[in-house]
Amino acid sequence: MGRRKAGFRKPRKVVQVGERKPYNDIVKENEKFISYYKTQGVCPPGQWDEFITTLKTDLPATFRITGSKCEARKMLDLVQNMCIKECISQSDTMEEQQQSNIFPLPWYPNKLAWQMDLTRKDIRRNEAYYKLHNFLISETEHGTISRQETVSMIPPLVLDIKSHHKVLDMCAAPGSKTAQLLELLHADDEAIPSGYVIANDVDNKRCYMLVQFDRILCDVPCAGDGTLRKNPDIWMKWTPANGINLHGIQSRIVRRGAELLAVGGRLVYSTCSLNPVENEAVIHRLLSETEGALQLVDVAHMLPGLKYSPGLETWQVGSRNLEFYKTFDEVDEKWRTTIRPQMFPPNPEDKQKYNLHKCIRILPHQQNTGAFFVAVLEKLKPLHSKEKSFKINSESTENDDKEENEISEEEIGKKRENDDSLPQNQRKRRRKDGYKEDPFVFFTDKEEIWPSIKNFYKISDEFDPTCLLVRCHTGKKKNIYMTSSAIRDLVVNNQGAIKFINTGVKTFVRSDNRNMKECAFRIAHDGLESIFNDIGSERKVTIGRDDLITLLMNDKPEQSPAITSLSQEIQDQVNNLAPGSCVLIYKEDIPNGDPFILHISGWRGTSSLRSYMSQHSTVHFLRLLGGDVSKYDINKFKKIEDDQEDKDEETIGSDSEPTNKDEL
Ligand SMILES: C[S@@+](CC[C@H](N)C(=O)[O-])C[C@H]1O[C@@H](n2cnc3c(N)ncnc32)[C@H](O)[C@@H]1O
Repeated sequence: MGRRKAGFRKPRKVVQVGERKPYNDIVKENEKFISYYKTQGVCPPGQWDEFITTLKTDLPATFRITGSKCEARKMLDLVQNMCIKECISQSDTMEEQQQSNIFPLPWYPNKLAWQMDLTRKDIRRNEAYYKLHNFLISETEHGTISRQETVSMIPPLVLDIKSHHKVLDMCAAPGSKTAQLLELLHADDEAIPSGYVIANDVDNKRCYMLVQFDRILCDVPCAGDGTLRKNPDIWMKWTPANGINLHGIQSRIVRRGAELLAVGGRLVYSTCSLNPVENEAVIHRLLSETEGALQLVDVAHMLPGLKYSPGLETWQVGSRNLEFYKTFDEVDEKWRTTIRPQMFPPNPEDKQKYNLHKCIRILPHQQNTGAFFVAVLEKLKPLHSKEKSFKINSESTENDDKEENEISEEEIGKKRENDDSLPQNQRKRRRKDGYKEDPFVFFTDKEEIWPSIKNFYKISDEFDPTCLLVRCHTGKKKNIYMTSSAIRDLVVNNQGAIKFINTGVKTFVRSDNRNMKECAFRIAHDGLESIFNDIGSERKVTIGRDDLITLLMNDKPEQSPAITSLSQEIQDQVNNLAPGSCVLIYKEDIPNGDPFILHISGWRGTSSLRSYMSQHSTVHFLRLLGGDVSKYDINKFKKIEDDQEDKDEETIGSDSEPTNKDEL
């Protein structure tokens, strides 16, 4: 529910050991990388030069239009008209014009994903594209576009999500795919879907689940050499040991996912790594250890026009010194704690059993993207006969009702110590307690502030206030969030055992305005869509295009247009409306299509009317309505020049003595 915020804290800062080189100084060479991947045959020999040349170039900019509702369709028109024009017409030379192409990705439904033949740096640093840059920034802030990388859009798409699915994102932070999963769950235009997305990450340890998920995404931690175009410093750090060190954790995460998956459910495993040890080897190990409970699925029909290579069916495992082994028996004794038997490919006679060619390998030169690996699996039967309920990261609090397959953290620790698939140095427990989160306090039937809200907004009797929550037990309630009843039950029943960080969409915000005497809460724009149908017509105002543009152009409280300056139609509706928070409804008929409808949070003052949103949202709606956004379209290059001129004038015009600072 809601936009953009997938509910994560900022990832913890990674402490860099040693100095980070400026990107321009990075030498994009690594002999081990070249030798390793030539040996693995990840790219047909005839395409090798193109593959390496592409890897050394910067990644093109891409974005996805979020959602699928009428607003997304209108955004699409805007992208087609505005971005294409800005990209192409701002380029002076024919050569630039040819370069600055922008096109929808053929395999993404409804033209909602776009790629440009411009890098982010081109857009950021080139004055010709300042409008495009402003557009991308403000629409990202509003949440109508997500600047997600092309290949990263694939895993959520091939999960084939329906609105009733219970979806688990196992390695979710920072959350770009989680946001996409949420959108796919909302794709059916239902205000509140019956399914949900749980976004888990290593920092949310202690997850104890009593549900089996219909869809699971395992976008696991990986060596990330598929992101070389975005992270060129990997050129200097890459070694074959990275993949070997990650195989164990990747296998355990996907295995856990497979256990948590309902029979008939779908799991997608993905990495941004080229290494078969992190990719096909993990899938091969999972398939062989689960003995026919899972199978790889061919999803080519879901990705029409996507160019990719089939999964590898044979590979070698390379030591950190680049000694290559075809089977574990050949492995030198000194590597046997790091190179494990499970990392090797199937025997030639077993190839057909695993169908590893159904995995998807995307190479950078195939369509000018990053490299990526995706495997789609379906669960045919329980992994073992006792499969009932599982913990995501396995910690038991109640020993008494322990299932046989539920193991305590202590046992997990022991298991890790004895897990011979793990290198010796990884066979120990990890503990991350993380942050203390505010509680999730759901309203009860007797919530004291609810009657005033219900009465002010004439909320329907059908609405269940126990789906509303605040994040404190005592003190002034500030923000009220809303969840679906399924999420409420999940949180209430598991709060002692799972560490929840965020849930729900902000729907009401305290507003101690003197005009809000009857009710101390205004509607938050974020949650408006979720509660819209339950708000009574008394607090809704239908508004035409000209009036709405006037409101959006004058959205600061001190500029709020007088009600008398608006159309008679608005005056007739607003004259009888008590001051305070309200909903503005805009409707535009579209020939041969569904009408374009906007719901906007508004405020009726004593004698004025205004829209009540962030500036980015205001600019977004102005753009959608074809209003004038020039006052927001700041040319930062021009601004720097103007600022400099102002400074120069000040210096020239100043007859004062130079300060110490000037002298310095
Ligand atoms: C490739 S990133 C995920 C990117 C994310 N899916 C997205 O699209 O924004 C891998 C994530 O795995 C997390 N991780 C590492 N070990 C984990 C574990 N044992 N369980 C869950 N998550 C883990 C890391 O914290 C990291 O956020």
